[in-house]
Amino acid sequence: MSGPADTPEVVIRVRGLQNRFGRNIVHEGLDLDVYRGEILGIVGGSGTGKSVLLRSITGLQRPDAGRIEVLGVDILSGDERARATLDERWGVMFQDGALFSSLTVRENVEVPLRAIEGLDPRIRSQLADLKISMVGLPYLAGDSYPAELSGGMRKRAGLARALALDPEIVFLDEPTAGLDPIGAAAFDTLIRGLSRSMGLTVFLVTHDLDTLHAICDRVAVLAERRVLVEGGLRDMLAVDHPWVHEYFHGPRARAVFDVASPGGTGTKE
Ligand SMILES: Nc1ncnc2c1ncn2[C@@H]1O[C@H](COP(=O)(O)OP(=O)(O)OP(=O)(O)O)[C@@H](O)[C@H]1O
Repeated sequence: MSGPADTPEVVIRVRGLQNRFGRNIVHEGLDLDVYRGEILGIVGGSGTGKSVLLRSITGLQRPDAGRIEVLGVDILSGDERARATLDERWGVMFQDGALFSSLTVRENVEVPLRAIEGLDPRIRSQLADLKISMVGLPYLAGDSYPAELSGGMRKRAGLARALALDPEIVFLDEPTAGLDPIGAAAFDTLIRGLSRSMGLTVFLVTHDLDTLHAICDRVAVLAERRVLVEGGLRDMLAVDHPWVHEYFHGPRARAVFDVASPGGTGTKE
């Protein structure tokens, strides 16, 4: 349920997160809110813990301390039944698609659907085909094995699998990495279209400035072991921190955000 008008619903709430590997403290006192229906871009230098944050929220990495609530479920409470209900409410797409190489694309997309008890195998297969067409793959791609697809098609197949159960939240780890600019732009358009049409919340780890500009509603910057700053792109331009300034004002950023030109808005439309 949404809160009162103008109060966006928080679907992911992270408080006081701590993650360490031996002496390497990755997160310390990290707080983050993600709102329903938004596309949130997670950025930060290499090794700042973007993937560890994604893994912590999705239960793949047990943090050392902190509290994580997803869709109202306290995922660190130890209540496995409550946590398992989330498997149908979120989908995760890893960088390389993480598809099973011995299964066809259709069979890969069917994997999460197997959790639905009593589902007729023919319906399951049709549902998988629906997701495959939803992500813009040709119908026949369902019969292909991952190795027979291009990198961009594999990513789409990974997204189809993440969307198999009509999740409320989808986690994407660098979805456009390794794609050519045209393929990356098409993937951005796909994610934005799906988010808007399905009301999907998107948690998106990226280094891609084009993606941030084209589709993200908000950005959270990881630095100094926490979310240093979060907000719209315009807010990022005003942040006085060396990494944030370099990232959002560097030559690549200027090319994307047009901040150098007098008419530049620095924000997406
Ligand atoms: N399983 C692990 N064991 C030990 N150290 C780990 C483990 N997973 C991550 N780390 C460390 O945690 C830190 C953060 O890693 P993470 O992969 O989250 O960074 P990232 O921000 O996603 O980086 P990149 O942008 O390069 O992908 C790194 O120093 C990494 O070496």
